Amino acid sequence: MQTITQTLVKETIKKRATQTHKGSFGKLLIIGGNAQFGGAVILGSSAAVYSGCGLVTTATDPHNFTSLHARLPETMVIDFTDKQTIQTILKKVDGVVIGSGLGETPSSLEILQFVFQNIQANQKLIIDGSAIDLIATHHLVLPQAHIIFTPHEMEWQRLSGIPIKEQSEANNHAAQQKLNATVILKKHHTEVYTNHETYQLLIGGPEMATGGMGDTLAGMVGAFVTQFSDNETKSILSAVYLHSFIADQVGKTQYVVLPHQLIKQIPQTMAQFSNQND
Ligand SMILES: NC(=O)C1=CN([C@@H]2O[C@H](COP(=O)(O)OP(=O)(O)OC[C@H]3O[C@@H](n4cnc5c(N)ncnc54)[C@H](O)[C@@H]3O)[C@@H](O)[C@H]2O)[C@@H](O)CC1
Ligand SMILES: Nc1ncnc2c1ncn2[C@@H]1O[C@H](COP(=O)(O)OP(=O)(O)O)[C@@H](O)[C@H]1O
Ligand SMILES: [Mg+2]
Repeated sequence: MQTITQTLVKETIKKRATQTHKGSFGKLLIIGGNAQFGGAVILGSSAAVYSGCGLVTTATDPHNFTSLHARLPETMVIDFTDKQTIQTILKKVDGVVIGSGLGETPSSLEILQFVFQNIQANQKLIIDGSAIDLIATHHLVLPQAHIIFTPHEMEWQRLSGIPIKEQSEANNHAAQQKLNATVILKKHHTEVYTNHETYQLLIGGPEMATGGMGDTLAGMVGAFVTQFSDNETKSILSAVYLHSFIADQVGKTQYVVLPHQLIKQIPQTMAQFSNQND
């Protein structure tokens, strides 16, 4: 198992070229947040915007429109049951994050299946939270796309069938191969399984054990793979590292790190890493 290092992050977060515009830094559609879990999609969308994604559209339950816009005017917002608009936006984006706070109702399932039917093979698809459970429960067939799963250990148990106690590197690797997707297995010392290699994160700690921390990571991963699209694995590993790196920094003086506090630190921490390239 390889360790995820700071060097990877420095290599990924390059100085921005001057002759660029918002279209140069990735377009992302984030789908999630039912009436109960609006916070999840607010955090994921905020994390994506603060990670530098050029254009973020959020598809969510209309209950969340006002709170989302009040906290994050930078995102565009649509009703997650509006299939026609989702289809139009799907044609324009580089990637989709689906599942954070999506819920597991028949309507949630319909949205997920609609995205599976319309996603294109060259697009990134980050599958988090409820979407992972929906796939496990309904035995959904995965579409052709660059798929990245972000399960915690319980979600991985449901998706892979491997009980938490038996989630060894060999067992996880075999399940990842079957899925033919990247798997970010979230836990203390998160592991990342790609088609070629397994990586382990050695930073991060229990100051991160609070609701919304994984929703935040999903948004960061979405922003990184669409913005730094030349090396997908490095982008994924860098987002995973940065997330816990910031938590550890903030956690030096705080007992618990709130996801929205972590998100606020993303732009300046990214600048620190990109300046180290000089
Ligand atoms: N503010 C919000 O709107 C929030 C919405 N959330 C959404 O709520 C939905 C359900 O997700 P949950 O994860 O809460 O529910 P789950 O039922 O999938 O999993 C949570 C339970 O799994 C167990 N578990 C075992 N190992 C674990 C590990 N390594 N990490 C985390 N849990 C582990 C714990 O007992 C934990 O209570 C998702 O769609 C999620 O995105 C959550 O992210 C919480 C915050
Ligand atoms: N004790 C811990 N040590 C290190 N990282 C942790 C710890 N507890 C939680 N985390 C991290 O916090 C995030 C939690 O994700 P998740 O359980 O999906 O949260 P949520 O769904 O509530 O947003 C993961 O990135 C996980 O690795
Ligand atoms: Mg989660």
